[in-house]
Amino acid sequence: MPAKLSVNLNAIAMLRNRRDLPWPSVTHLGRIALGAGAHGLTVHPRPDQRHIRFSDLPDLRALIDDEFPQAEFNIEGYPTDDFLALVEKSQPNQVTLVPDDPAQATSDHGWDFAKQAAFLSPVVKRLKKNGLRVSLFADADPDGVGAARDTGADRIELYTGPYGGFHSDSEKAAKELEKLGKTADAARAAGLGVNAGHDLVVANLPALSRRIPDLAEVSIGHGLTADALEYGMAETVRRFLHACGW
Ligand SMILES: CC(=O)[C@@H](O)[C@H](O)COP(=O)(O)O
Ligand SMILES: NCC(=O)COP(=O)(O)O
Repeated sequence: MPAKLSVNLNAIAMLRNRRDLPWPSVTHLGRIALGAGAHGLTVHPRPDQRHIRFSDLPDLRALIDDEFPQAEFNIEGYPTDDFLALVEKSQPNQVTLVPDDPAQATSDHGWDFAKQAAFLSPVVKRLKKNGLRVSLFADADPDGVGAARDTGADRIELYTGPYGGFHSDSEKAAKELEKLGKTADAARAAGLGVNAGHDLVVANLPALSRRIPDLAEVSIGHGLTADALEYGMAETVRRFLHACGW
């Protein structure tokens, strides 16, 4: 089975937050994504709420419950007490723990599992006790997988930023892909499921899926939102021209 697609709504939220207006609506764009066949929605609420606001979560929860009960809700973030309380209230299907500093512009590395296992293990236990699947953001490093498994997590999410970053250098991208593939091989052998995300786009997904055929889920925001703008621009301009009277 191909990887499930979870649409990350952070970029939509960032655009919405430029104005004190309700558009673009994070919930409605989530509805369009799920209506088009996406398997789930991802949000990454950060402590300063510069993208997703905490108040978006009940609306997204209701969207899934009322209109798309089969869809997967994935919440990503650093496990502060506030984040854990938010997650427990929102009851997503999956929580992806990410080692982000609040000042970070975007996620740019996975956990150091050997060093951070003692911190992660009780958090994973708490979330799993609440019935949530737990995934841990991971660099392309097969040596970290054993310690990731020992935390009790269900999956890792491969950080694909370096792979996506080499979009114009196919040799470097191929090397990154092999590192991701070896990490996925180690995860599979350890009994962990494998997700992937960050800077994935239409052009780099097929090779990733070929190298990791059992990839469970990809979460995609930035590149997917960029394409939505590009492929939606012409129709939108036609609508505005019509509204102008042309
Ligand atoms: C963990 C991860 O790679 C994504 O959640 C990424 O951080 C997207 O978040 P932003 O869109 O807020 O950068
Ligand atoms: N977990 C990765 C994610 O949700 C989206 O990352 P990006 O596509 O916005 O880089």
